Amino acid sequence: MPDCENGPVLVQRKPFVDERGVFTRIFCAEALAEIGWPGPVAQINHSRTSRAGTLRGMHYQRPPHAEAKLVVCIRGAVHDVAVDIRRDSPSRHAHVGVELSADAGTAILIPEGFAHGFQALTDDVELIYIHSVAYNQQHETGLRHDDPALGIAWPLPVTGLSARDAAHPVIAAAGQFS
Ligand SMILES: Cc1cn([C@H]2C[C@H](O)[C@@H](COP(=O)(O)OP(=O)(O)O[C@H]3O[C@H](C)C(=O)[C@H](O)[C@H]3O)O2)c(=O)[nH]c1=O
Repeated sequence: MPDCENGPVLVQRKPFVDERGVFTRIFCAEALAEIGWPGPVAQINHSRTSRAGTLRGMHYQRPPHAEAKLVVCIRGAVHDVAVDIRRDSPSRHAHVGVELSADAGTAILIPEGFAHGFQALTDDVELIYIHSVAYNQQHETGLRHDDPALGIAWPLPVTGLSARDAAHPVIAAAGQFS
């Protein structure tokens, strides 16, 4: 996966295991700055998703509240997708999809200019989101997970979706979007 200024970066946690259990670093500003983390942590969120097949996304915040986020899977497994929505990008509307799981210790750094979503591959999924910009409801928007212009192949039938996520516009109808 390319370096952060060009797109999302998969981050591998290194567990320290001993007879007591496991210690894992979740976030290191110095290490992540080397792959494009832009600055101070503005907000940390946590979501729990009960059933496999549930889909959350595709979310992003419009400028000037565009955000980078580190998405960390701490329970279960997800198919995680980031869509390039940068106006000047040669890969605009392209996406990357990766599996994140607690067992594999994987996370993904998603830079500004990308919409984010995931599908739970197991029941009882928990994610931690570390954001470079605080939530701003007026500037938060999204894309349809099933937009033909994006062509995202989700591994499971979508069995759970919020009304808000089901109501995002498709790109053809929405025209240009930031
Ligand atoms: C992020 C956030 C949300 N909210 C409120 C807004 C909604 O009423 C409720 C649930 O938010 P939302 O439906 O956006 O939650 P998800 O659909 O799980 O969105 C999350 O998963 C997708 C994949 C992401 O990429 C988002 O960054 C992340 O927020 O919490 C707040 O009050 N403060 C906050 O900081």
